[in-house]
Amino acid sequence: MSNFHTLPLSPTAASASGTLDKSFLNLDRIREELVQMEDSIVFGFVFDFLHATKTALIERAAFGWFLLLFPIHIELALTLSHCNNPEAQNNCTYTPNHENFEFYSPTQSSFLDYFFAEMEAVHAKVRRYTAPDQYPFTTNLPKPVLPPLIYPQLLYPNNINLNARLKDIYIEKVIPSLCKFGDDRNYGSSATKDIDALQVLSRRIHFGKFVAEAKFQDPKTQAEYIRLIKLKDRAGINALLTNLAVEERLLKRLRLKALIFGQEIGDGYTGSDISAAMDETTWQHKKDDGSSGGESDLKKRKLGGKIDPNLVVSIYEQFVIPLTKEVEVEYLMGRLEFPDFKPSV
Ligand SMILES: C=C(O[C@@H]1C=C(C(=O)O)C=C[C@H]1O)C(=O)O
Repeated sequence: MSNFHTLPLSPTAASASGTLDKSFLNLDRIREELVQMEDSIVFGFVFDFLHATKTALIERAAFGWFLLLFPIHIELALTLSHCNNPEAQNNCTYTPNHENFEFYSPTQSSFLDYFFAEMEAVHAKVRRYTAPDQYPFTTNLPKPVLPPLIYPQLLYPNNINLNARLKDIYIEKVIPSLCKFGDDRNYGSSATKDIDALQVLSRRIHFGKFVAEAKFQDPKTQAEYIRLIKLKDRAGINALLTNLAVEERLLKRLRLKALIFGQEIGDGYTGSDISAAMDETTWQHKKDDGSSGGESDLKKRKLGGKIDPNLVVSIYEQFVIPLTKEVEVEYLMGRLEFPDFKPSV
């Protein structure tokens, strides 16, 4: 099971490691954190296709030795593999009041919601959701039993939480693109992986609040943000905060990561297999004439990749980046309700 990974925002942690200062709202610093999260997410998707059959939790635990080969933040990624059996979406776990799960209170809509409610209730008691980078999927959670940590106030007080949207997109779009229709009855395992995947994706999209505050603090653009906020011009705000160069670099990097993370590193493998088959400026497959943009059929190129890099890129392009920007826009739309707010550490 993954531990919840939060930023070193508590003063104790920060002062001990000296990591937190005003520069935390520096855009480059925040982008570094976003890159770490993309490793977790990409690696997780790849592992959806590694196992021939769904692994029970105990087998997944045995799989832990593999983590020694990867940085600790990849550990989160391993838990991202939802349906390790590509033949099994286990859709009944998302279906409200499905007959397979009559044992629990009928007030919970689906097995996944039930699992979320049970787990997030305990996490709320240990004050997980007082951290400014952690957002629950369940409402009406219990109060913490631990005394509050005094976090630095980097964001104005807000209740922006897009997890309901994220969950719907994950169920309706992401899972069908990773797993075929089917049921292998490993409901607890697949729901566990869904929850870990959704939590990492949730942290990623809600990081948009830190990005938005950092952009708002930029003296070069603050007046324009204020003008657009007063006009309630969401499209104008979205256009101003959009950085296509960053997005393009990110998507190209993701494609390369999906290529590399998905490789069978067998005997005699040479990294040059990838550069031989790929256009290194776009990481798209070379066509037979050597030009870029060939279909991403890793198997045909004998690279043995476990996932189509285009699939990973499209999940980010269609869902992760737009939801992050939506969080940024909503955060900025409420920013002038706290005109005197200044981020403090
Ligand atoms: C996160 C940022 O804001 C926007 C969203 C991005 C994303 O979700 O990856 C990347 C660039 C921007 O269009 C940023 O500027 O880094």
